[in-house]
Amino acid sequence: MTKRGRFITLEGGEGVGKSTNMAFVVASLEAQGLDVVSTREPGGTPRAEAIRALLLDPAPQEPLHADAELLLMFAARAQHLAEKIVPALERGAWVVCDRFTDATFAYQGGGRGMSVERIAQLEAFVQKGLTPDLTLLLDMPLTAAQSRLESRLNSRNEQRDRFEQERGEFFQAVRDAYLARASAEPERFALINAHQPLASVQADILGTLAERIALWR
Ligand SMILES: Nc1ncnc2c1ncn2[C@@H]1O[C@H](COP(=O)(O)OP(=O)(O)O)[C@@H](O)[C@H]1O
Ligand SMILES: Cc1cn([C@H]2C[C@H](O)[C@@H](COP(=O)(O)OP(=O)(O)O)O2)c(=O)[nH]c1=O
Repeated sequence: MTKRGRFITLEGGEGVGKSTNMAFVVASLEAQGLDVVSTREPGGTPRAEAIRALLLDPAPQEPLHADAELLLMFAARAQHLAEKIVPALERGAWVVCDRFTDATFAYQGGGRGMSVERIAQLEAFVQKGLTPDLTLLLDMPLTAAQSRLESRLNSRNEQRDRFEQERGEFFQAVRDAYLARASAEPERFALINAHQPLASVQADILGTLAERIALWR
């Protein structure tokens, strides 16, 4: 592929403010006159969203095998890349994606304890070298993020999905895996302290975007 646009991902555990800040990142790039495609994983196209529904459904009558979970994440990603992300980047659009493969390393690798080598093999097979240009990792302590998540679930009267039903140790492992990836790849990741008032989080995000985009010019 000839990649002409830029690929930005947002990552972080549950309740850190990813959805809130996705909208902010998209709006700030659009305000600079850029053609922006906003999307999410798992999902982003009709077929990939159908796979998302399978992944998030708590369906207690049949557990989802960890291998099936991992393969479904990459199946959704293959579809999303082929139908949406790659065409957008080729046309010169900027793609902003709510979660991508770092989430697989964090949740399936860290949370579920699956082999990181196996995940890396699938990453190479599905992505063929395509990786984000910038990953904003929203990070905050677990207890504070959990209470944000609870207030969101209560205010919208939502049920917990299959991942949101996991225990504290799972989310601690997810957070640790994200932080380890961020320190291993500081040139791609920007670590954002999400445990601040929203205006401060967004000021940090704006500063990071300005800094990184200047390096790409
Ligand atoms: N910096 C912040 N300070 C306080 N509350 C926040 C902040 N960012 C987001 N929230 C609130 O926390 C809840 C979870 O945020 P959300 O963006 O839905 O998180 P996520 O998508 O990461 O689960 C929402 O009710 C949101 O309004
Ligand atoms: C992309 C991706 C998401 N997930 C999980 C994380 C989330 O719990 C869930 C759905 O993502 P998302 O809708 O971003 O969750 P939330 O907004 O509630 O934080 O899928 C993985 O386990 N692996 C992956 O590769």
